[in-house]
Amino acid sequence: MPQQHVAVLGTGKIGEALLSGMIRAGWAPANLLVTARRPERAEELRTRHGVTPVTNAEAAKRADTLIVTVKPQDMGALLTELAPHLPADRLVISGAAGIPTTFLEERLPEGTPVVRVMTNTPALVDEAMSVISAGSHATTAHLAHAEEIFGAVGKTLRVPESQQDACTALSGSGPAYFFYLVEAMTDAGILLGLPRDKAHELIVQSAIGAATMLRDSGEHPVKLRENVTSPAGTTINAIRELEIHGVRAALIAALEAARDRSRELASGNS
Ligand SMILES: NC(=O)C1=CN([C@@H]2O[C@H](COP(=O)(O)OP(=O)(O)OC[C@H]3O[C@@H](n4cnc5c(N)ncnc54)[C@H](OP(=O)(O)O)[C@@H]3O)[C@@H](O)[C@H]2O)C=CC1
Ligand SMILES: O=C(O)[C@@H]1CCC=N1
Repeated sequence: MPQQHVAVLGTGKIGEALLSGMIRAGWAPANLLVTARRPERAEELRTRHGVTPVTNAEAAKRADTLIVTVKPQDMGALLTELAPHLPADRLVISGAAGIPTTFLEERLPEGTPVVRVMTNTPALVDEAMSVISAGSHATTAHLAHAEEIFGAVGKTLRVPESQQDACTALSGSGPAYFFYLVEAMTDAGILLGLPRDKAHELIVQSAIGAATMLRDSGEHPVKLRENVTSPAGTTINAIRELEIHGVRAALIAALEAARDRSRELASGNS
């Protein structure tokens, strides 16, 4: 296991999910630095994970790799704070939605290698989907290092940076759509007279079963759905309602809106 110093800057939900996954995967907490805006948050991270809280400037000086997980709107201010302290050979990985690698490259020392990653919250259970793109000074070795880090919390995929906003809409935000669906289907269970806890259990196990089949069966989703849909049966009645209510079109429009918002974040719109 590499024993380089890695710093997570702006350790909130995603930063902590990544940090905890790296520790589960064998990274020594002694080699992990974190930064937080609030001192009580920094102490919480030290107590919970045994990592070392430092200032952003210290992280820039001490870490070989810096992973920046602040909100897109906080990125500019953080980079301004980092830049005077950062040696140009340090790898900077951005986990922020919408922010292009050029945004970081323009604000960091000339030649700084930057990698952009869009992960998702299933990092908490080592089932993340992280998509990875190189900035103009990042080499394949830098990409491989980012894959090693994010591989600790799930699957990784290299994509051209031009696809990052679309990936953010699909997998970055993706878990939220499934949670929303489960919430709505549980409400349907209530309408049909089931207790909430039973409805929840039925839907969650069905989701796990369906997700496992999608991943492991090698079958196309259409075939899997057809196998559930008996002639003159129950499922086709539900599918007809989904089509009447435009659920497919709603999903396409929803993901397009998420992609557009990711693009807007690049221009600093709050
Ligand atoms: N949540 C998600 O599902 C996903 C989020 N992302 C991306 O990850 C990033 C973080 O999101 P998320 O974890 O949800 O957000 P959080 O708000 O939970 O985490 C961001 C953290 O950064 C801290 N922070 C802000 N500015 C500074 C600074 N200058 N120095 C040190 N710490 C700072 C914030 O402090 P404070 O607590 O004081 O505000 C906060 O704790 C975003 O860019 C988002 O686009 C990517 C994929 C999925
Ligand atoms: O909603 C957001 O902006 C972040 C990025 C992807 C998931 N959550």
